[in-house]
Amino acid sequence: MKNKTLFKHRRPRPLTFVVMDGIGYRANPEGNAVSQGYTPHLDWLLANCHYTLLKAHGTAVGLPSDSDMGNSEVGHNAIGAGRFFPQGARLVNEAIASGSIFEGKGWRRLIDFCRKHDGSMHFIGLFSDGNVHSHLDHLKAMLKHLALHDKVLRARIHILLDGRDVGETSALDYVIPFESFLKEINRQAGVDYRIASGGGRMKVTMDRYEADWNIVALGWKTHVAAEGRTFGSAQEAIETYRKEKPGIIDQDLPPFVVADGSGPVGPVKDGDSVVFFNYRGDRAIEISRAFEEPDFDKFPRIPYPNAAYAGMMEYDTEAHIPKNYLVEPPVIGNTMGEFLCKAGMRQMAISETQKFGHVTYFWNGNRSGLLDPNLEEYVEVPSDRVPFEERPWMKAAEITDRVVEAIGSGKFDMIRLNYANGDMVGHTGVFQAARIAVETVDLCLGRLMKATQKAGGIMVVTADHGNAEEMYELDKKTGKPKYNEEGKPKAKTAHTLNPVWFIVYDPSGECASLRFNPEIKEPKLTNIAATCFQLLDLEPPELYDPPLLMANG
Ligand SMILES: O=C(O)[C@@H](CO)OP(=O)(O)O
Ligand SMILES: [Mn+2]
Ligand SMILES: [Mn+2]
Repeated sequence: MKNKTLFKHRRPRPLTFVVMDGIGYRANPEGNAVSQGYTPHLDWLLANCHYTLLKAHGTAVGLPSDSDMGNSEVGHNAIGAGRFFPQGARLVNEAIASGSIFEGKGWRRLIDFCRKHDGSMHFIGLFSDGNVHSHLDHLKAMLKHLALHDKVLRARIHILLDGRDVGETSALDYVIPFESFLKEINRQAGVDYRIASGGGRMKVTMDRYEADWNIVALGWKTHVAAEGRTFGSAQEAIETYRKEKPGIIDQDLPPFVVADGSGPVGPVKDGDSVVFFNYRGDRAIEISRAFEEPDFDKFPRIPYPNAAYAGMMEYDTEAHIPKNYLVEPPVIGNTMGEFLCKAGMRQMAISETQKFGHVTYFWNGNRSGLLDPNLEEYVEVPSDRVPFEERPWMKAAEITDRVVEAIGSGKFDMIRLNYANGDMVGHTGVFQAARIAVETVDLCLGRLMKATQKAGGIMVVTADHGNAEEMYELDKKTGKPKYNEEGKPKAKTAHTLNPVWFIVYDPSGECASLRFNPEIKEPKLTNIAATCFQLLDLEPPELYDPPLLMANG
């Protein structure tokens, strides 16, 4: 495993690997919280170190097309596994196109169960075409099949409003056409399919990494018990909430229950079947556990109907969550973590709750838990439970405290960390807060640089995808911001298509004799893993995409 080409002698450790989540590169300063931030450390790194730009979206990371923005799942999977895998979005598309999803035992079991008990079929999931966690087309394809082929008479849909991967107030752009779609299906197939409940994705059901189980408990109350504020339709709920709280964005809309003259239209009852139609796992695991675990104790499930449940995919391939699912997940093996453990490398992974699973679960190919407890330490700093625009510094300083200590301890060969700020605050759409988020990360980079210098190690600074560098919706033709009715730039809460930096900081100066391999014409996130092996003085695994660096001359 010795890499003879890069360094003349063994480098002091550690390699500190920084993911600035959601901090991409974009030249245009307009609505750019990165270029408009005061970032002396980042500026210094860019002026004095080797760096390149990496592609972090679309087909380069295994998404269906180049119009798909990057996201944390594919980003960390790609970084951690050194090559790309067709991701959930693509695998579900293919399973629907070939029809295999409807022949699989996951789907058949749900149909048989609700048919046998004369129950309804429920669909819960993120209701948009954002293609990060889910896609509306998948839901529609399943409903069509259910009505026309399986001839299940009743379906109830529980919609989690997005506004995070799509326009911040775009919910009705999806709800209104979807109601027409349902009407048409009901007419055509003589079925009774309706929207039954919903709410903003940050308020109900889609919590992750156990940051706040109350969110899932509220989802249970809303979708399963059908308890909460009732409205005649989803549209009425959305319009009412917007009127009551001007400026509210979709991801934060409160829960709602749809009711008619005889009460709520769609509680989950004994004999019903339920699909959670998100394919991405982080925000799907908790609700799956609530449906499936017999001795679940995170909140009281009242009621706990005897329902058949399936997730769109197996979300955790190690813990096997959920037990029943519709589409086989990508099998992401031979990850960097596995190889580094085999090479005896001592590793630390750290982030705050909101991104903890990104540097552990996603990094390790959607497997939770340590790979080797003798070599690894995973540290989670508990996140604040507040709207992040109110505390854009989040837990960056606390993470940095731990990493500075770890760098100086001599206990680790590689330390990987994720700063959540650029992304989590970027998603709020609040420009000023996003700028503070970026400045916070920069301040922390300065501390890591000092610690790295003292230890004689190397630091890599990169990101999984962009977000904070593009905080306004842009007109596709002119590239100028779009404006809302008040004449203010329209906030953009989603990730971006922009590239990310890959910076190598080596205070010893030895890396100055290296250069980026010019033969790699389009460097991307998947080239990172092999490059880390180079920087650790190890031979990169052959199956990985090639490393970025080479010796000069
Ligand atoms: O918050 C999330 O779930 C996604 C956006 O849908 O962001 P990220 O991929 O950065 O985790
Ligand atoms: Mn991310
Ligand atoms: Mn994000």
